[in-house]
Amino acid sequence: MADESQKWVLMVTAQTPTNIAVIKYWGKRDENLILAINDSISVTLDPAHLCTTTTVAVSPAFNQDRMWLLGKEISLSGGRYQNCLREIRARANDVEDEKKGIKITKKDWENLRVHVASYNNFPTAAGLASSAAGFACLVYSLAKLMNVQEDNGRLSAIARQGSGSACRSLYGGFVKWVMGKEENGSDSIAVPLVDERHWDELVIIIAVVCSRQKETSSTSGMRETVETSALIEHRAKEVVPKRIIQMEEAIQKRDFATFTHLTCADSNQFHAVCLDTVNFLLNVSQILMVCLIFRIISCVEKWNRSEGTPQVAYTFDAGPNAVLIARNRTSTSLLLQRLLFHFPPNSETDLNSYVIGDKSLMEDIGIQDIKDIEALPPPPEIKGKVPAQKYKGEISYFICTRPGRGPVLISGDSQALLHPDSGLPK
Ligand SMILES: Nc1ncnc2c1ncn2[C@@H]1O[C@H](COP(=O)(O)OP(=O)(O)OP(=O)(O)O)[C@@H](O)[C@H]1O
Ligand SMILES: C[C@@](O)(CCOP(=O)(O)OP(=O)(O)O)CC(=O)O
Repeated sequence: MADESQKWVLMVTAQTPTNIAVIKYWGKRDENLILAINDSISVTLDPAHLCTTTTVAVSPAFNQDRMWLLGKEISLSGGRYQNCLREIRARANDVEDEKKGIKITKKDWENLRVHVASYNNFPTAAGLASSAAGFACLVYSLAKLMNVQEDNGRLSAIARQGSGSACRSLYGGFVKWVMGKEENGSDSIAVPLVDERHWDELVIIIAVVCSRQKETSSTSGMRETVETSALIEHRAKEVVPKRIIQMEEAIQKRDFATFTHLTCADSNQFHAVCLDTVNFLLNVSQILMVCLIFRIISCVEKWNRSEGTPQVAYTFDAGPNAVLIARNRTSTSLLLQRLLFHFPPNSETDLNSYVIGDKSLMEDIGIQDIKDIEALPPPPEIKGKVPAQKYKGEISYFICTRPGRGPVLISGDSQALLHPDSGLPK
């Protein structure tokens, strides 16, 4: 290793997307290794709109592993962080940076400590899979820093030990998490199905209902489901295996009707097993959220039915945020008009922050200010049954996005979150 008195800092920055499951993971067969009771399939979201950026640094000057999340120091002592750090360190290799005169041998890594800084460009712990992008980015960036020579599939098995859904964020496009059979989890990995260019007509709109932190974590929610629900076994053993085969075929063939049917059915069944969970008590604010979920579902289902062929699929995770996947740009325009008609912003809301992400969709429908939203006609499928009341201000904002690519390295130090001289947050 280079002379410790030099106090050099070596850094890597990476960006990793989040993902949303269309066939859900819900339930573990091993809590520590994070092994699922069924396979799952997700779509990776465009990191331009939802991603984690993580910088990892190593220096002989660091005396402990430290991490800052969104600028605030957090503890790395939790089992999930420790498992990821241990597994990556065990695979570290020699690293040489000739320009900086740094040479780290495989053995040195045992004694070197790391600093980690991470930032999510979307709300954390609010049901938008921050743990997925976060742990995938942690593992990916550490693997690059430590010159780990394993492919993303092997890295996914490490990210999985941080958060199950994180393993699917190691690839772009549509991704399957194979639950695996081995007790040590070695075959429980993510497998890319198709990349993000395969079905590039799809457009995704996320209705963010509440960006506050959730009340029940997915981790404890699914534990209670496995312990108390009689339905979950039927779902994992009978329903999901068939759906996985059908979903893979629908994705390969870009068969939107089958894709929609499976995605909506699986989201609904996920809600059904939650309702079948003892202790799944709803407080008043959660009941209001459930009502909102049903309003969104009803708006989508009425439209799909009136068109004869599905135009949009819906899916929800462990919170009220709706993820709506539209078949193409034309149906996205029609969807956005419907969403804005039913869920207009409060009059004081700035339209620029009400629809974020790919704003060109707003240009497509000619909406420039709130008056244009107020002037939207009722969608034809509700003619004669126009609701007396619109749900003004019930959605915080919409994110317009699309299927996206997997993790990437960011070159240069300008986007790094740690200072190149001190290795402390910028
Ligand atoms: N950028 C990040 N780097 C490392 N860990 C992160 C990062 N962002 C979030 N996490 C971890 O994930 C936890 C949040 O996970 P949680 O499952 O509660 O929420 P979520 O992933 O946003 O929602 P859901 O899983 O329901 O979609 C945080 O408390 C933190 O431990
Ligand atoms: C509903 C889900 O989003 C559940 C995600 O659960 P997590 O991956 O957050 O849970 P842990 O493995 O305990 O960290 C469905 C899914 O993403 O497949």
